[in-house]
Amino acid sequence: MRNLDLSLYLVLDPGLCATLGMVETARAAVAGGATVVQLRDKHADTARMIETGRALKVALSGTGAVLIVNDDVEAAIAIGADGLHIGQDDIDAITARQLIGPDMILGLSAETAALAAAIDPAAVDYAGLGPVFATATKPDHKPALGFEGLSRLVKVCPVPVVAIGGLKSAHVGDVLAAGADGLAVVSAICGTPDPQLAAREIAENMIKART
Ligand SMILES: Cc1ncc(COP(=O)(O)OP(=O)(O)O)c(N)n1
Ligand SMILES: Cc1nc(C(=O)O)sc1CCOP(=O)(O)O
Ligand SMILES: [Mg+2]
Repeated sequence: MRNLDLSLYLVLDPGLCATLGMVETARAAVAGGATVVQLRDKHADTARMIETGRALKVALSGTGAVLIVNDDVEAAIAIGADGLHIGQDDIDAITARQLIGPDMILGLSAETAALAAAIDPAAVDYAGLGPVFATATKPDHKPALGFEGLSRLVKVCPVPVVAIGGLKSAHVGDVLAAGADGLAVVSAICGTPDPQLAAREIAENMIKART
């Protein structure tokens, strides 16, 4: 697996990206400093995921940003995406790893310390831990962890971590202080009039917080 920079992980949402569209939103966010882009469209079938994913792959080509596909293994493989993200209610991590092969990135969500500790680093490359805060973007989210809860999960998690759920630019310092490697956001970028500017503000806060 290539070096994975989880610093600023954009999760796309077709509704929140309606003005620019997912591809242009991703392009702008990467220009502003997003290091990972996840295609997440909970209502798309595999054919639509593949169509959007292929357009995203072209848009991100040469930028250094990594393309991850949420949930849909078949689409991730057909797109030739860099990786797949699954949750606890999706296909299990060992089966996912067998299907995607050794080279694709595999991310797994965990919402409790027990689930974070149980992650198998032989199959999984990074964890999405959350939600840090309640969020309207994922109405079926689990109870919010807060930064203390996030820190507890990070401590037992055997793989690099991206924190998710209700995170904004102002939270970068707290996310890093909790031990996460980066933050994943939807509405903090997709739901703004200028995704490039929104991404740049988060990326600059990340640089400041690390120095
Ligand atoms: C980076 C990241 N972390 C967590 C999730 C949530 O995955 P999951 O629990 O499978 O929920 P859905 O996103 O599929 O609704 C994620 N997508 N990305
Ligand atoms: C996709 C997703 N997964 C979550 C989890 O807790 O696993 S929270 C979430 C949505 C995050 O959206 P926003 O940045 O707009 O709050
Ligand atoms: Mg899922």
